[in-house]
Amino acid sequence: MTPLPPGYRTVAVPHDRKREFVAVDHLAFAFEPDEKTSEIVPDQLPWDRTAAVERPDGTLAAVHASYDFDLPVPGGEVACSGLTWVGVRPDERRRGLLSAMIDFHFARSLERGEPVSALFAAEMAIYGRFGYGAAAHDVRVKIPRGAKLRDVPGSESLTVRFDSADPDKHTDLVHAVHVAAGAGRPGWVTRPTDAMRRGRVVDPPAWRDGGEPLRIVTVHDEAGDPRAYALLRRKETWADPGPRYPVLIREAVATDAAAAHRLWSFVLDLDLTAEVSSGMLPADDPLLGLLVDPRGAVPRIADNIWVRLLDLPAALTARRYSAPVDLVLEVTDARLPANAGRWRLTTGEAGADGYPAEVATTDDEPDLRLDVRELGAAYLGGRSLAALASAGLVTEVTPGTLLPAAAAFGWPLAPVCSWVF
Ligand SMILES: CC(=O)SCCNC(=O)CCNC(=O)[C@H](O)C(C)(C)COP(=O)(O)OP(=O)(O)OC[C@H]1O[C@@H](n2cnc3c(N)ncnc32)[C@H](O)[C@@H]1OP(=O)(O)O
Repeated sequence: MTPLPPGYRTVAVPHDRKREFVAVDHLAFAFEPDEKTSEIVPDQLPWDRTAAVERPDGTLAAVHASYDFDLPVPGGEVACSGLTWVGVRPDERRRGLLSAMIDFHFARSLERGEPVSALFAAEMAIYGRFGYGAAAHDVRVKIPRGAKLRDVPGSESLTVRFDSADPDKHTDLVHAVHVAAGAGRPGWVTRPTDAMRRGRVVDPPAWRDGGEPLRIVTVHDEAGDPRAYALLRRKETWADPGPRYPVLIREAVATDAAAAHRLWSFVLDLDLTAEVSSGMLPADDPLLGLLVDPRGAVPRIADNIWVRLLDLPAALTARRYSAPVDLVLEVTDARLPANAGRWRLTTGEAGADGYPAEVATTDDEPDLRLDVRELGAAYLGGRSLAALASAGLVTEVTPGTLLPAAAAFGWPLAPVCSWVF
């Protein structure tokens, strides 16, 4: 456990200390929402899961919170503590406050029966040391207006509506399509509370950055049911050759190929625009398969959700595997020693959702040696153990065991979380 400076202590933060709590994050993240923004954006913090480090004088030096998520994993889901709002006052940095909060967060998550924690990292260098592994990538593409798409049968019969985004009207639609579109995709955390669902659709003027108010494109089938949406804004931009508006997408999802085709055909052909920025997409998003000229789309690939296994056997048995495997993993875990040691992972008979596994401690010789951070990276099936081994991050002790292990841990759908929490 990381000791706090003398006189400092970790405390739970109830709702009536909200002002103090958010003030620390305003100092840490260098922002201050105006009154109107605070009115419009719902309070999404889970006040039974907020905590802080208090100074001897009772003021707060550092804060964090966690969401209660069901994290989709290959073939199932697992209870997950979604770490968020981590902030340390600039004048309290590098004194071990985050390290102490992480110990507290791990202990509380384990007490609540959450075998896994996940987060989005503000900076790449922060969380690896605590055993989090970057478990997914997202792709953001910039696509020129008018980019052609391959045909998809049924797309033509779908209808498109274009409206100003209205939280009262669109929150439920967005949530329903989001849930349906991500079914079966590891990492696809859906927004568990009304406040979080509404928070995805709200549009305080301060967020517009010179663009229009948030709009929503929805795609409907013949019965009128929604099958896709894009939350987006255009930004009025005139140049010598004429209008060059960018289209900036907050989130675009579709439940099926025809709906994806209809959605993107519409978004890629808006008048006055020159380029569409896609927002975060999974690496295997249908858009990337639909583009006739993917070379014309400029991609940016970045780390997406990070995963930390807190209770190794519970986490590894919560997911399914793509192939049968019988494997001894030798795991190091400096922060949670209960995870360290040798674990035999043995798959059973395959079901429709993949191979289930049993995990037990063993004294047998290891096949693979790795840190819990790499196990977190491979956990959602999107980062190959073989690729991690090629970078020297996983060691194959028993020759011939790496590729079967990598095949078993891999998953056909690329993991991603479509929003930052
Ligand atoms: C899930 C989320 O909420 S992500 C948001 C994280 N928050 C932010 O980025 C806001 C701005 N930054 C901060 O509030 C703080 O600087 C934090 C939270 C990043 C770090 O808090 P600190 O209390 O300074 O961390 P702490 O002192 O425990 O540092 C532990 C180790 O991590 C290292 N470290 C901490 N932050 C960083 C960083 N941003 N980059 C590189 N190394 C870092 C420290 O140097 C230290 O290393 P050492 O053990 O080798 O000495």
